[in-house]
Amino acid sequence: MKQIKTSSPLHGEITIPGDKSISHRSIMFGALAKGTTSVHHFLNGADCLSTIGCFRQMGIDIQQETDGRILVQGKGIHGLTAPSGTLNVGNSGTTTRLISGILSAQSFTSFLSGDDSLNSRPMGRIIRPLSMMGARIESLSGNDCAPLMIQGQPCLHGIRYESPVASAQVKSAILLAGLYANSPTTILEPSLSRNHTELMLSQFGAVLHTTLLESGEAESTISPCDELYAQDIFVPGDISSAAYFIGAALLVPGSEVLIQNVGINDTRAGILKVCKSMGADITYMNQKDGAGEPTADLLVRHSSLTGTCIEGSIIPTLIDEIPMIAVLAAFADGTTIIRDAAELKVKETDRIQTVTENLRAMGADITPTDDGMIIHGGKPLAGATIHPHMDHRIAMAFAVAGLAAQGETHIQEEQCVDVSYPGFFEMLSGLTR
Ligand SMILES: O=C(O)C1=C[C@@H](OP(=O)(O)O)[C@@H](O)[C@H](O)C1
Ligand SMILES: C=C(OP(=O)(O)O)C(=O)O
Repeated sequence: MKQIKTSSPLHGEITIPGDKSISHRSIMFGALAKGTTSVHHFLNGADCLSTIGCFRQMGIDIQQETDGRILVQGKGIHGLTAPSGTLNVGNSGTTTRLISGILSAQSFTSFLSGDDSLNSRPMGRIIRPLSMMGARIESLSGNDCAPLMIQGQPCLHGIRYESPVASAQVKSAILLAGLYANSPTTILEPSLSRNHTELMLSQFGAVLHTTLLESGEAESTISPCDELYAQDIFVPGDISSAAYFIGAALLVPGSEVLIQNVGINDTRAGILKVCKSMGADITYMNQKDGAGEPTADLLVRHSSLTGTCIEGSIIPTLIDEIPMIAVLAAFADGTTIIRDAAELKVKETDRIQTVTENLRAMGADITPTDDGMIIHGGKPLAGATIHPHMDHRIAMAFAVAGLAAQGETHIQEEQCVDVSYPGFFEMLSGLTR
């Protein structure tokens, strides 16, 4: 159990660990490329280590250098070998869904399974489109969840798929299977989800096009591919992890924190727009454009916040930050309404429920809805015992709430932060010394 007390002002400069989504993809695409891919600022979180473990089990040599870089000895798009046992995807939805696209086209059968949370998340969303491409995937539990058995098929065919959800994991699974298809593959999503796969696969040599339609939908097409080529990948700081430090600096009076080298890709940076609309004082400095993944240093100062409305196409660009945004909303003056975010129900926990349960424990006025929540902010919050239900984002968001609440907060199962942010509590306490 982690004890959090009302905080003195936070001051200092920090560098956030590497982006989780980009780290996963650097290992996967590196494994499928010819040659040695070098990954700088890789996230050594449990989820990304699951991805490394899976590719090692399929014969890929992946080593960490003394300078922290990860070297992936890629064997080409047909170079994976049959794993000797079940692939362990741990707690990681990204690993599961993206790797399924790749495994659908291999010359071997594979089995994959994760922890209890992972094995209860919906996989029908990838099983359906991948099966349309000719893949053979079976949910061994019979309920469209993992464990999965994937019987690789030598020849997949291209499809045009209209996804009911804006999900980068669904999109990426289809695009990765599309590398191996005999004709182009197109996915249409209701609005643009994070586009790291499109940017990085293009860098590795794949031919991909994305069009934003007038309707607000996004259409991505990949051409079949013979070869990918090893790259040097510079992983920016993860904006989803930076979110907790942005939140802490905004909420604790007198704070001023500089967060260096944060990825601010438009398809991920919704939280910055929302904070601005709530009255946050955040200055962008030192903006750079690294291979399509822009970064900036963010100077964040304590601010008085007001409620806002968050809905529509911005939702996929901040989906993982909603627990932190809900905490900000509870401290803000006025009402915050979050809509169109039913995807929260199928993350590591049902985050509508876990946010509601824990904000209520602290005394906040929150009403859960079918696709979001309504928060009447501005009531003083009191420290409480927080139950993250092993969800890293809940543990971190409520650690920040504890800094701004009166009295002590106790975060149970605090080790779950290692999924995306080993060292989180040490970095947080370092800013109040
Ligand atoms: O593609 C990715 O790296 C991710 C996509 C998102 O999930 P969905 O695609 O299911 O929305 C996000 O919640 C997850 O943390 C990482
Ligand atoms: C939902 C998340 O990750 P994943 O889907 O990869 O488990 C997350 O990190 O908040």
